[in-house]
Amino acid sequence: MLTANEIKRKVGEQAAELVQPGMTVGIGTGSTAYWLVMALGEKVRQGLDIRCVPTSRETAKLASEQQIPLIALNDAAVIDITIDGADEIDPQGQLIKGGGGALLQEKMVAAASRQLVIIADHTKLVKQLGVFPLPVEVIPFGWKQVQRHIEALYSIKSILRTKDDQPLVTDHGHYILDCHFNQIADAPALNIALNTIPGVVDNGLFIKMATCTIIGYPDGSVKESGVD
Ligand SMILES: O=C[C@H](O)[C@H](O)[C@H](O)COP(=O)(O)O
Repeated sequence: MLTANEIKRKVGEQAAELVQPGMTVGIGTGSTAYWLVMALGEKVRQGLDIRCVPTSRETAKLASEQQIPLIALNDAAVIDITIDGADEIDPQGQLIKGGGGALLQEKMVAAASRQLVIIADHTKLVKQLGVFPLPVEVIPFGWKQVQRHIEALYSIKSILRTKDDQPLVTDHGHYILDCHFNQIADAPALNIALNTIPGVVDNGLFIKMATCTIIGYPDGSVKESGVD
């Protein structure tokens, strides 16, 4: 039986095989995407000609250490493929992302990509989204007002994400409210509704964005599926 980390490594390495010479590649954030970056680094050092758009400062640092050429999203006319992890994946390929706080940049990079390949271990598969607290990125000004608004609208609790007893500040200077929906019946509607609340920058729902999932299992098997 493979450990969780071995499964992540396996799917990361399998996804790296999708990357062809000349491609512009969006590279995800998190413990699964870590293995993708390591595998791409190995290929680059062996001569693979690609350029990558990182989805966070953390990934930019890791990729630079691996000598992977990076470009800014502004300088990428089109991104051929983005490969990223997820916190929850439902049967329609809808996602919750942002457990690592990178949702905004990840969503922007994904939106600019021809394909979004999601790599994950089987524990991320769910029947319905919502047990994983949905990250909602908000501007720091008046964040408590936004929190009250969301909590009243949906009768839920949310928690300001912290680090070292201080509000966690994202790469783009925002805060994150982790919203405990438990069950999200209509993810597309919630995605739109949350983003219309003044002060909300974006949320971790990725709707109709994933084009393929690569899921690893403890027995070493990997299932690659297209998303309709
Ligand atoms: O903000 C972080 C990202 O959305 C990650 O891709 C997500 O949290 C999954 O991370 P991991 O592969 O570490 O479970």
